[in-house]
Amino acid sequence: MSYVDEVLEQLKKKNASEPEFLQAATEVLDSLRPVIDANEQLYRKEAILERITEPDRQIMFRVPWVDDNGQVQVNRGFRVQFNNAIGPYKGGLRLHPSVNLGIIKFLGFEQIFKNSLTTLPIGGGKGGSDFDPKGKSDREIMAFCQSFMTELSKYIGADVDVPAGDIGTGAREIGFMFGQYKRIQGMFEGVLTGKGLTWGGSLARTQATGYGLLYLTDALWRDHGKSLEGKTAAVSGSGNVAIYAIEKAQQLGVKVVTCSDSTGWIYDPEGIDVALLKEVKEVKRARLTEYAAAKSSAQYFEKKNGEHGVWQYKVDLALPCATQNELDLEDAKMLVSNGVTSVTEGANMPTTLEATKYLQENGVLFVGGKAANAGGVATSALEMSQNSERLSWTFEEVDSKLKGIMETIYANISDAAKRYNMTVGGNDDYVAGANIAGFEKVVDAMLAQGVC
Ligand SMILES: NC(=O)C1=CN([C@@H]2O[C@H](COP(=O)(O)OP(=O)(O)OC[C@H]3O[C@@H](n4cnc5c(N)ncnc54)[C@H](OP(=O)(O)O)[C@@H]3O)[C@@H](O)[C@H]2O)C=CC1
Ligand SMILES: O=C(O)CCC(=O)C(=O)O
Repeated sequence: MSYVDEVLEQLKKKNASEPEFLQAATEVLDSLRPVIDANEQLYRKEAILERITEPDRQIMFRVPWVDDNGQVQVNRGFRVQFNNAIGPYKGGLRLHPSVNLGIIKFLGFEQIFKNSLTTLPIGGGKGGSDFDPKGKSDREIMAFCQSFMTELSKYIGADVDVPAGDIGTGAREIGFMFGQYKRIQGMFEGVLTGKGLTWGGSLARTQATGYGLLYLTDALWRDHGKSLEGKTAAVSGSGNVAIYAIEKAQQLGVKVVTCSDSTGWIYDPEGIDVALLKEVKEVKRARLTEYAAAKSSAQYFEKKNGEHGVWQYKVDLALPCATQNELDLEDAKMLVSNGVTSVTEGANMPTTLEATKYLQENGVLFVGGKAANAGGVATSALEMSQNSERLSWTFEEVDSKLKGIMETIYANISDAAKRYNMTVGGNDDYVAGANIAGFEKVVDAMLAQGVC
Protein backbone atom coordinates (compact mmCIF):
# COMPACT_ATOMS: atom_id res chain seq x y z
CA MET A 1 0.00 0.00 0.00
CA SER A 2 1.32 3.48 -0.81
CA TYR A 3 2.39 5.78 2.04
CA VAL A 4 -0.48 8.19 1.25
CA ASP A 5 -3.08 5.38 1.33
CA GLU A 6 -1.67 4.02 4.60
CA VAL A 7 -1.91 7.43 6.27
CA LEU A 8 -5.39 8.09 4.88
CA GLU A 9 -6.53 4.74 6.26
CA GLN A 10 -5.13 5.57 9.73
CA LEU A 11 -6.75 9.00 9.60
CA LYS A 12 -10.14 7.48 8.80
CA LYS A 13 -9.84 5.14 11.79
CA LYS A 14 -8.65 7.82 14.20
CA ASN A 15 -10.98 10.63 13.10
CA ALA A 16 -14.16 8.80 12.08
CA SER A 17 -16.39 11.42 13.68
CA GLU A 18 -14.77 14.34 11.83
CA PRO A 19 -16.03 14.21 8.21
CA GLU A 20 -14.93 17.73 7.28
CA PHE A 21 -11.39 17.09 8.53
CA LEU A 22 -11.25 13.80 6.61
CA GLN A 23 -12.53 15.57 3.48
CA ALA A 24 -9.83 18.24 3.72
CA ALA A 25 -7.08 15.71 4.50
CA THR A 26 -8.14 13.43 1.63
CA GLU A 27 -8.07 16.31 -0.86
CA VAL A 28 -4.60 17.41 0.25
CA LEU A 29 -2.97 14.00 0.56
CA ASP A 30 -4.44 12.70 -2.72
CA SER A 31 -3.04 15.64 -4.63
CA LEU A 32 0.38 15.34 -2.98
CA ARG A 33 0.91 11.80 -4.32
CA PRO A 34 3.57 12.73 -6.93
CA VAL A 35 5.60 14.69 -4.36
CA ILE A 36 5.29 11.94 -1.75
CA ASP A 37 6.16 9.22 -4.28
CA ALA A 38 9.30 11.12 -5.27
CA ASN A 39 10.47 11.33 -1.61
CA GLU A 40 8.73 8.33 -0.10
CA GLN A 41 11.66 6.82 1.79
CA LEU A 42 12.59 10.05 3.56
CA TYR A 43 9.03 11.14 4.31
CA ARG A 44 8.11 7.70 5.68
CA LYS A 45 11.18 7.59 7.92
CA GLU A 46 10.47 11.11 9.17
CA ALA A 47 6.72 10.36 9.49
CA ILE A 48 6.02 13.63 7.68
CA LEU A 49 2.40 12.82 6.79
CA GLU A 50 1.57 11.50 10.26
CA ARG A 51 3.05 14.65 11.78
CA ILE A 52 1.44 17.16 9.42
CA THR A 53 -2.03 15.65 9.91
CA GLU A 54 -1.84 15.62 13.72
CA PRO A 55 -2.27 19.03 15.38
CA ASP A 56 0.48 20.22 17.75
CA ARG A 57 -2.36 20.58 20.26
CA GLN A 58 -6.14 20.91 20.50
CA ILE A 59 -7.48 23.11 23.26
CA MET A 60 -11.13 22.75 24.29
CA PHE A 61 -12.70 24.73 27.08
CA ARG A 62 -15.90 25.79 28.79
CA VAL A 63 -17.16 29.32 28.06
CA PRO A 64 -19.69 30.41 30.71
CA TRP A 65 -21.42 33.78 30.30
CA VAL A 66 -24.54 35.52 31.58
CA ASP A 67 -27.36 36.45 29.17
CA ASP A 68 -29.60 39.53 29.42
CA ASN A 69 -32.11 37.61 31.58
CA GLY A 70 -29.47 36.79 34.17
CA GLN A 71 -29.32 33.18 32.98
CA VAL A 72 -25.89 31.53 32.84
CA GLN A 73 -25.18 30.07 29.40
CA VAL A 74 -22.38 27.62 28.59
CA ASN A 75 -20.66 27.25 25.22
CA ARG A 76 -17.68 25.21 24.12
CA GLY A 77 -14.51 26.99 22.98
CA PHE A 78 -11.78 25.58 20.72
CA ARG A 79 -8.30 26.46 19.52
CA VAL A 80 -6.45 23.97 17.34
CA GLN A 81 -2.77 24.87 17.02
CA PHE A 82 -1.91 22.74 14.03
CA ASN A 83 1.58 23.49 12.80
CA ASN A 84 4.10 26.27 13.57
CA ALA A 85 7.00 25.13 11.39
CA ILE A 86 7.15 28.40 9.44
CA GLY A 87 5.78 30.92 11.95
CA PRO A 88 3.41 31.51 14.87
CA TYR A 89 0.03 29.79 14.59
CA LYS A 90 -2.33 32.03 12.62
CA GLY A 91 -6.00 31.64 11.73
CA GLY A 92 -9.45 32.92 12.53
CA LEU A 93 -12.05 32.29 15.22
CA ARG A 94 -15.42 31.01 14.00
CA LEU A 95 -18.53 31.71 16.08
CA HIS A 96 -21.41 29.64 14.72
CA PRO A 97 -23.72 26.99 16.24
CA SER A 98 -22.39 24.39 13.77
CA VAL A 99 -18.84 24.64 15.17
CA ASN A 100 -17.32 21.43 16.54
CA LEU A 101 -13.80 20.03 16.86
CA GLY A 102 -13.86 18.41 13.39
CA ILE A 103 -14.76 21.70 11.69
CA ILE A 104 -12.07 23.63 13.56
CA LYS A 105 -9.56 20.88 12.72
CA PHE A 106 -10.37 20.98 9.00
CA LEU A 107 -10.02 24.75 9.00
CA GLY A 108 -6.74 24.62 10.94
CA PHE A 109 -5.35 21.97 8.60
CA GLU A 110 -6.22 24.05 5.50
CA GLN A 111 -4.65 27.07 7.16
CA ILE A 112 -1.19 25.40 7.23
CA PHE A 113 -1.02 25.26 3.44
CA LYS A 114 -2.84 28.55 2.83
CA ASN A 115 -0.55 30.46 5.15
CA SER A 116 2.49 28.91 3.53
CA LEU A 117 1.20 30.04 0.11
CA THR A 118 1.04 33.67 1.25
CA THR A 119 4.90 33.69 1.19
CA LEU A 120 4.79 35.18 4.73
CA PRO A 121 6.05 33.56 7.98
CA ILE A 122 2.83 32.24 9.54
CA GLY A 123 1.89 28.77 10.78
CA GLY A 124 -1.57 27.20 10.80
CA GLY A 125 -4.27 27.30 13.49
CA LYS A 126 -7.98 27.92 13.91
CA GLY A 127 -10.46 28.32 16.73
CA GLY A 128 -13.98 29.28 17.62
CA SER A 129 -17.05 28.30 19.51
CA ASP A 130 -20.56 26.93 19.01
CA PHE A 131 -21.83 30.30 20.28
CA ASP A 132 -24.38 31.93 17.95
CA PRO A 133 -23.93 35.73 17.80
CA LYS A 134 -27.21 36.16 15.87
CA GLY A 135 -29.88 38.00 17.83
CA LYS A 136 -27.61 38.67 20.82
CA SER A 137 -27.31 42.13 22.37
CA ASP A 138 -23.96 43.93 22.36
CA ARG A 139 -23.69 43.25 26.09
CA GLU A 140 -24.22 39.52 25.57
CA ILE A 141 -21.60 39.47 22.80
CA MET A 142 -19.17 41.24 25.13
CA ALA A 143 -19.89 38.82 27.98
CA PHE A 144 -19.24 35.85 25.72
CA CYS A 145 -16.07 37.34 24.16
CA GLN A 146 -14.60 38.24 27.55
CA SER A 147 -15.21 34.77 28.92
CA PHE A 148 -13.85 33.13 25.77
CA MET A 149 -10.67 35.24 25.92
CA THR A 150 -10.22 34.67 29.66
CA GLU A 151 -9.34 31.06 28.85
CA LEU A 152 -7.84 31.52 25.37
CA SER A 153 -5.39 34.18 26.62
CA LYS A 154 -3.35 31.44 28.33
CA TYR A 155 -2.41 29.91 24.99
CA ILE A 156 -1.83 32.82 22.59
CA GLY A 157 0.58 35.74 22.11
CA ALA A 158 2.03 37.94 19.37
CA ASP A 159 4.85 35.42 18.70
CA VAL A 160 2.90 32.32 19.71
CA ASP A 161 -0.54 32.25 18.15
CA VAL A 162 -2.41 35.19 16.60
CA PRO A 163 -6.16 34.61 16.09
CA ALA A 164 -8.42 36.77 13.88
CA GLY A 165 -11.97 36.92 12.52
CA ASP A 166 -13.95 34.33 10.60
CA ILE A 167 -17.67 33.55 10.32
CA GLY A 168 -19.45 35.39 13.14
CA THR A 169 -16.31 37.17 14.35
CA GLY A 170 -15.93 40.70 13.02
CA ALA A 171 -14.52 44.00 14.28
CA ARG A 172 -16.90 44.15 17.27
CA GLU A 173 -15.92 40.71 18.59
CA ILE A 174 -12.18 41.27 17.97
CA GLY A 175 -12.49 44.51 19.98
CA PHE A 176 -14.06 42.83 23.00
CA MET A 177 -11.52 39.99 22.90
CA PHE A 178 -8.55 42.35 22.55
CA GLY A 179 -9.75 44.42 25.51
CA GLN A 180 -9.96 41.32 27.68
CA TYR A 181 -6.53 40.01 26.60
CA LYS A 182 -4.96 43.37 27.43
CA ARG A 183 -6.63 43.39 30.83
CA ILE A 184 -5.52 39.87 31.72
CA GLN A 185 -1.96 40.05 30.36
CA GLY A 186 -1.36 43.72 31.19
CA MET A 187 0.19 44.12 27.78
CA PHE A 188 -0.67 45.86 24.51
CA GLU A 189 0.61 43.62 21.72
CA GLY A 190 -0.51 42.43 18.29
CA VAL A 191 -2.12 39.28 19.62
CA LEU A 192 -5.14 39.50 17.30
CA THR A 193 -5.53 40.80 13.76
CA GLY A 194 -8.54 42.54 12.28
CA LYS A 195 -8.14 45.16 15.01
CA GLY A 196 -9.69 48.64 14.81
CA LEU A 197 -7.68 51.22 12.90
CA THR A 198 -7.02 53.40 15.96
CA TRP A 199 -5.55 50.51 17.98
CA GLY A 200 -3.20 48.59 15.71
CA GLY A 201 -5.43 47.41 12.87
CA SER A 202 -4.36 47.51 9.25
CA LEU A 203 -6.04 49.47 6.51
CA ALA A 204 -7.44 47.10 3.85
CA ARG A 205 -7.75 44.10 6.22
CA THR A 206 -11.55 44.40 6.06
CA GLN A 207 -11.48 44.31 2.26
CA ALA A 208 -8.57 41.89 1.91
CA THR A 209 -10.18 38.46 1.50
CA GLY A 210 -12.77 39.61 -1.04
CA TYR A 211 -10.40 41.90 -2.93
CA GLY A 212 -7.68 39.23 -2.90
CA LEU A 213 -10.11 36.69 -4.35
CA LEU A 214 -10.74 38.98 -7.30
CA TYR A 215 -7.04 39.81 -7.77
CA LEU A 216 -6.34 36.10 -8.05
CA THR A 217 -9.35 35.48 -10.32
CA ASP A 218 -8.24 38.33 -12.56
CA ALA A 219 -4.70 36.86 -12.77
CA LEU A 220 -6.20 33.46 -13.66
CA TRP A 221 -8.38 34.90 -16.42
CA ARG A 222 -5.56 37.03 -17.85
CA ASP A 223 -3.25 34.01 -17.91
CA HIS A 224 -5.88 32.24 -20.02
CA GLY A 225 -6.12 35.19 -22.42
CA LYS A 226 -9.49 36.34 -21.06
CA SER A 227 -10.77 39.55 -19.50
CA LEU A 228 -13.25 39.94 -16.63
CA GLU A 229 -14.60 43.19 -18.11
CA GLY A 230 -18.28 42.88 -19.02
CA LYS A 231 -18.70 39.42 -17.45
CA THR A 232 -21.41 38.26 -15.02
CA ALA A 233 -20.85 36.57 -11.66
CA ALA A 234 -22.76 34.65 -9.01
CA VAL A 235 -21.62 35.20 -5.42
CA SER A 236 -22.87 33.28 -2.38
CA GLY A 237 -22.82 34.70 1.13
CA SER A 238 -23.30 38.30 2.19
CA GLY A 239 -20.73 38.60 4.94
CA ASN A 240 -17.24 40.09 4.99
CA VAL A 241 -15.78 38.02 2.16
CA ALA A 242 -18.83 38.24 -0.13
CA ILE A 243 -19.33 42.00 0.26
CA TYR A 244 -15.76 42.93 -0.67
CA ALA A 245 -15.61 40.31 -3.44
CA ILE A 246 -18.69 41.96 -4.96
CA GLU A 247 -17.16 45.43 -4.54
CA LYS A 248 -13.87 44.51 -6.25
CA ALA A 249 -15.64 42.49 -8.97
CA GLN A 250 -17.67 45.57 -9.84
CA GLN A 251 -14.51 47.72 -9.90
CA LEU A 252 -13.12 45.24 -12.46
CA GLY A 253 -16.20 45.58 -14.65
CA VAL A 254 -18.05 42.43 -13.55
CA LYS A 255 -21.80 42.47 -12.93
CA VAL A 256 -22.62 40.42 -9.80
CA VAL A 257 -26.23 39.23 -9.89
CA THR A 258 -26.56 37.18 -6.68
CA CYS A 259 -25.71 37.01 -2.99
CA SER A 260 -27.15 34.92 -0.16
CA ASP A 261 -27.34 34.28 3.55
CA SER A 262 -28.27 31.21 5.56
CA THR A 263 -32.00 31.69 4.99
CA GLY A 264 -32.22 32.65 1.32
CA TRP A 265 -30.77 34.41 -1.70
CA ILE A 266 -31.10 37.52 -3.86
CA TYR A 267 -31.20 37.57 -7.65
CA ASP A 268 -30.72 41.08 -8.95
CA PRO A 269 -30.30 41.18 -12.75
CA GLU A 270 -29.30 44.87 -12.59
CA GLY A 271 -26.35 43.96 -10.37
CA ILE A 272 -26.03 43.95 -6.58
CA ASP A 273 -25.97 47.43 -5.03
CA VAL A 274 -22.99 47.02 -2.72
CA ALA A 275 -23.68 50.19 -0.71
CA LEU A 276 -27.18 48.93 0.07
CA LEU A 277 -25.83 45.46 0.91
CA LYS A 278 -23.33 47.00 3.36
CA GLU A 279 -26.11 49.04 4.97
CA VAL A 280 -28.28 45.92 5.43
CA LYS A 281 -25.54 43.53 6.56
CA GLU A 282 -22.78 45.60 8.17
CA VAL A 283 -24.78 48.42 9.75
CA LYS A 284 -28.23 46.96 10.49
CA ARG A 285 -27.11 43.28 10.76
CA ALA A 286 -30.46 42.49 9.09
CA ARG A 287 -31.70 39.74 6.73
CA LEU A 288 -31.51 39.97 2.95
CA THR A 289 -35.28 40.48 2.75
CA GLU A 290 -34.46 44.10 3.68
CA TYR A 291 -32.25 44.39 0.59
CA ALA A 292 -35.08 43.11 -1.63
CA ALA A 293 -37.57 45.46 0.02
CA ALA A 294 -35.32 48.44 -0.80
CA LYS A 295 -34.46 47.55 -4.43
CA SER A 296 -37.21 46.93 -6.97
CA SER A 297 -35.06 44.91 -9.44
CA ALA A 298 -34.08 42.39 -6.74
CA GLN A 299 -35.99 39.20 -6.00
CA TYR A 300 -35.60 37.32 -2.71
CA PHE A 301 -35.97 33.53 -2.58
CA GLU A 302 -36.20 31.50 0.58
CA LYS A 303 -33.69 28.65 0.77
CA LYS A 304 -35.12 25.14 0.42
CA ASN A 305 -33.11 21.95 0.52
CA GLY A 306 -32.16 20.53 -2.87
CA GLU A 307 -32.44 23.83 -4.74
CA HIS A 308 -29.52 25.30 -6.67
CA GLY A 309 -29.91 28.75 -5.09
CA VAL A 310 -27.35 31.18 -6.47
CA TRP A 311 -25.75 28.49 -8.67
CA GLN A 312 -28.73 28.18 -11.06
CA TYR A 313 -28.04 31.33 -13.09
CA LYS A 314 -26.12 31.70 -16.35
CA VAL A 315 -22.89 33.37 -15.23
CA ASP A 316 -19.27 33.48 -16.35
CA LEU A 317 -17.74 33.20 -12.90
CA ALA A 318 -18.88 31.68 -9.64
CA LEU A 319 -17.51 32.94 -6.32
CA PRO A 320 -18.65 30.83 -3.35
CA CYS A 321 -18.10 33.03 -0.28
CA ALA A 322 -20.36 31.60 2.47
CA THR A 323 -19.37 28.31 4.09
CA GLN A 324 -18.12 24.73 3.60
CA ASN A 325 -19.84 22.29 1.22
CA GLU A 326 -22.31 24.85 -0.13
CA LEU A 327 -21.68 23.92 -3.79
CA ASP A 328 -22.43 20.24 -4.50
CA LEU A 329 -22.27 17.98 -7.54
CA GLU A 330 -25.74 18.96 -8.80
CA ASP A 331 -24.85 22.66 -8.50
CA ALA A 332 -21.60 21.99 -10.39
CA LYS A 333 -23.54 20.29 -13.22
CA MET A 334 -25.85 23.28 -13.41
CA LEU A 335 -22.94 25.73 -13.59
CA VAL A 336 -21.22 23.68 -16.30
CA SER A 337 -24.39 23.39 -18.38
CA ASN A 338 -24.73 27.17 -18.12
CA GLY A 339 -21.19 27.61 -19.47
CA VAL A 340 -19.37 28.92 -16.37
CA THR A 341 -15.68 29.71 -17.05
CA SER A 342 -14.24 29.79 -13.54
CA VAL A 343 -15.01 28.88 -9.94
CA THR A 344 -12.71 30.51 -7.40
CA GLU A 345 -13.41 29.91 -3.71
CA GLY A 346 -13.75 32.83 -1.29
CA ALA A 347 -14.95 30.55 1.50
CA ASN A 348 -13.05 27.62 3.01
CA MET A 349 -13.89 24.32 1.24
CA PRO A 350 -17.27 25.52 -0.15
CA THR A 351 -17.15 22.98 -2.98
CA THR A 352 -17.59 19.27 -2.25
CA LEU A 353 -14.90 16.86 -3.49
CA GLU A 354 -17.29 15.42 -6.14
CA ALA A 355 -18.26 18.88 -7.37
CA THR A 356 -14.61 19.97 -7.56
CA LYS A 357 -13.73 16.93 -9.66
CA TYR A 358 -16.69 17.48 -11.98
CA LEU A 359 -15.88 21.16 -12.52
CA GLN A 360 -12.21 20.45 -13.17
CA GLU A 361 -12.88 17.53 -15.53
CA ASN A 362 -15.30 19.69 -17.49
CA GLY A 363 -12.69 22.34 -18.19
CA VAL A 364 -13.77 24.91 -15.60
CA LEU A 365 -10.86 26.98 -14.23
CA PHE A 366 -11.05 26.01 -10.56
CA VAL A 367 -8.96 27.51 -7.75
CA GLY A 368 -9.62 26.32 -4.20
CA GLY A 369 -9.86 28.52 -1.11
CA LYS A 370 -6.36 27.79 0.15
CA ALA A 371 -5.01 29.90 -2.69
CA ALA A 372 -7.99 32.04 -3.66
CA ASN A 373 -8.96 33.36 -0.22
CA ALA A 374 -5.41 33.66 1.16
CA GLY A 375 -5.53 37.45 0.84
CA GLY A 376 -7.25 37.77 4.21
CA VAL A 377 -4.64 35.99 6.25
CA ALA A 378 -1.84 37.51 4.14
CA THR A 379 -3.08 40.98 5.09
CA SER A 380 -3.32 39.83 8.70
CA ALA A 381 0.37 38.98 8.45
CA LEU A 382 0.94 42.49 7.07
CA GLU A 383 -0.93 43.79 10.14
CA MET A 384 1.49 41.80 12.31
CA SER A 385 4.44 43.39 10.46
CA GLN A 386 3.02 46.89 11.03
CA ASN A 387 2.47 46.09 14.74
CA SER A 388 6.10 44.90 15.08
CA GLU A 389 7.34 48.07 13.38
CA ARG A 390 4.87 50.22 15.37
CA LEU A 391 3.93 51.87 12.07
CA SER A 392 0.80 52.05 9.91
CA TRP A 393 0.94 51.75 6.16
CA THR A 394 -1.47 53.55 3.80
CA PHE A 395 -4.43 51.77 2.21
CA GLU A 396 -2.70 51.93 -1.18
CA GLU A 397 0.49 50.40 0.23
CA VAL A 398 -1.32 47.45 1.81
CA ASP A 399 -3.64 46.96 -1.16
CA SER A 400 -0.75 46.92 -3.61
CA LYS A 401 1.16 44.39 -1.46
CA LEU A 402 -2.02 42.27 -1.33
CA LYS A 403 -2.37 42.38 -5.12
CA GLY A 404 1.27 41.39 -5.53
CA ILE A 405 0.86 38.50 -3.08
CA MET A 406 -2.24 37.16 -4.89
CA GLU A 407 -0.46 37.34 -8.26
CA THR A 408 2.54 35.52 -6.78
CA ILE A 409 0.25 32.85 -5.30
CA TYR A 410 -1.33 32.31 -8.72
CA ALA A 411 2.12 32.08 -10.37
CA ASN A 412 3.36 29.64 -7.70
CA ILE A 413 0.38 27.30 -7.86
CA SER A 414 0.48 27.12 -11.65
CA ASP A 415 4.23 26.57 -11.54
CA ALA A 416 3.85 23.71 -9.01
CA ALA A 417 1.13 22.09 -11.15
CA LYS A 418 3.36 22.33 -14.22
CA ARG A 419 6.45 20.95 -12.41
CA TYR A 420 4.53 17.80 -11.51
CA ASN A 421 2.53 17.59 -14.78
CA MET A 422 -0.70 17.91 -12.86
CA THR A 423 -3.37 18.71 -15.44
CA VAL A 424 -7.10 18.10 -15.48
CA GLY A 425 -9.77 18.93 -18.07
CA GLY A 426 -7.12 20.57 -20.27
CA ASN A 427 -5.98 23.01 -17.54
CA ASP A 428 -3.29 23.05 -14.87
CA ASP A 429 -4.65 21.37 -11.74
CA TYR A 430 -4.60 24.41 -9.46
CA VAL A 431 -5.92 22.44 -6.47
CA ALA A 432 -2.91 20.11 -6.63
CA GLY A 433 -0.63 23.07 -7.42
CA ALA A 434 -1.76 24.90 -4.27
CA ASN A 435 -1.38 21.86 -2.05
CA ILE A 436 2.07 21.07 -3.44
CA ALA A 437 3.40 24.64 -3.26
CA GLY A 438 2.05 25.06 0.29
CA PHE A 439 3.38 21.68 1.43
CA GLU A 440 6.90 22.04 0.01
CA LYS A 441 7.77 25.03 2.17
CA VAL A 442 6.32 23.56 5.38
CA VAL A 443 7.98 20.19 4.89
CA ASP A 444 11.38 21.80 4.28
CA ALA A 445 11.03 23.63 7.60
CA MET A 446 9.87 20.49 9.41
CA LEU A 447 12.83 18.49 8.12
CA ALA A 448 15.27 21.25 9.08
CA GLN A 449 13.86 21.47 12.62
CA GLY A 450 14.21 17.77 13.45
CA VAL A 451 11.70 15.55 15.22
CA CYS A 452 9.22 17.88 16.90
N1 LIG B 1 -13.15 36.84 6.86
C1 LIG B 1 -12.00 36.44 6.34
O1 LIG B 1 -11.03 37.19 6.29
C2 LIG B 1 -11.88 35.08 5.76
C3 LIG B 1 -12.96 34.23 5.68
N2 LIG B 1 -12.83 33.04 5.01
C4 LIG B 1 -13.96 32.15 4.84
O2 LIG B 1 -14.97 32.80 4.08
C5 LIG B 1 -16.26 32.31 4.46
C6 LIG B 1 -17.14 33.47 4.86
O3 LIG B 1 -16.57 34.13 5.99
P1 LIG B 1 -16.93 35.63 6.39
O4 LIG B 1 -17.47 36.36 5.22
O5 LIG B 1 -15.78 36.17 7.12
O6 LIG B 1 -18.07 35.37 7.45
P2 LIG B 1 -19.34 36.28 7.80
O7 LIG B 1 -19.81 35.80 9.10
O8 LIG B 1 -19.02 37.71 7.62
O9 LIG B 1 -20.36 35.86 6.65
C7 LIG B 1 -20.72 34.54 6.44
C8 LIG B 1 -21.76 34.48 5.37
O10 LIG B 1 -22.05 33.12 5.06
C9 LIG B 1 -23.40 32.81 5.41
N3 LIG B 1 -23.42 31.50 6.07
C10 LIG B 1 -22.78 31.13 7.20
N4 LIG B 1 -23.06 29.87 7.52
C11 LIG B 1 -23.91 29.44 6.58
C12 LIG B 1 -24.56 28.21 6.36
N5 LIG B 1 -24.40 27.15 7.19
N6 LIG B 1 -25.35 28.12 5.25
C13 LIG B 1 -25.50 29.18 4.41
N7 LIG B 1 -24.92 30.36 4.58
C14 LIG B 1 -24.13 30.49 5.65
C15 LIG B 1 -23.82 33.88 6.39
O11 LIG B 1 -25.21 34.03 6.40
P3 LIG B 1 -25.92 34.46 7.77
O12 LIG B 1 -25.63 35.91 7.92
O13 LIG B 1 -27.37 34.16 7.56
O14 LIG B 1 -25.30 33.60 8.83
C16 LIG B 1 -23.08 35.08 5.81
O15 LIG B 1 -23.74 35.59 4.68
C17 LIG B 1 -16.01 31.26 5.54
O16 LIG B 1 -15.84 30.00 4.93
C18 LIG B 1 -14.67 31.71 6.12
O17 LIG B 1 -13.99 30.65 6.76
C19 LIG B 1 -11.66 32.69 4.42
C20 LIG B 1 -10.58 33.48 4.48
C21 LIG B 1 -10.56 34.70 5.25
O1 LIG C 1 -6.66 36.63 9.14
C1 LIG C 1 -6.54 35.58 9.74
O2 LIG C 1 -5.63 35.31 10.52
C2 LIG C 1 -7.58 34.50 9.60
C3 LIG C 1 -8.05 34.24 8.23
C4 LIG C 1 -8.78 32.95 8.21
O3 LIG C 1 -9.34 32.52 9.20
C5 LIG C 1 -8.77 32.18 7.00
O4 LIG C 1 -7.90 32.41 6.16
O5 LIG C 1 -9.64 31.29 6.86
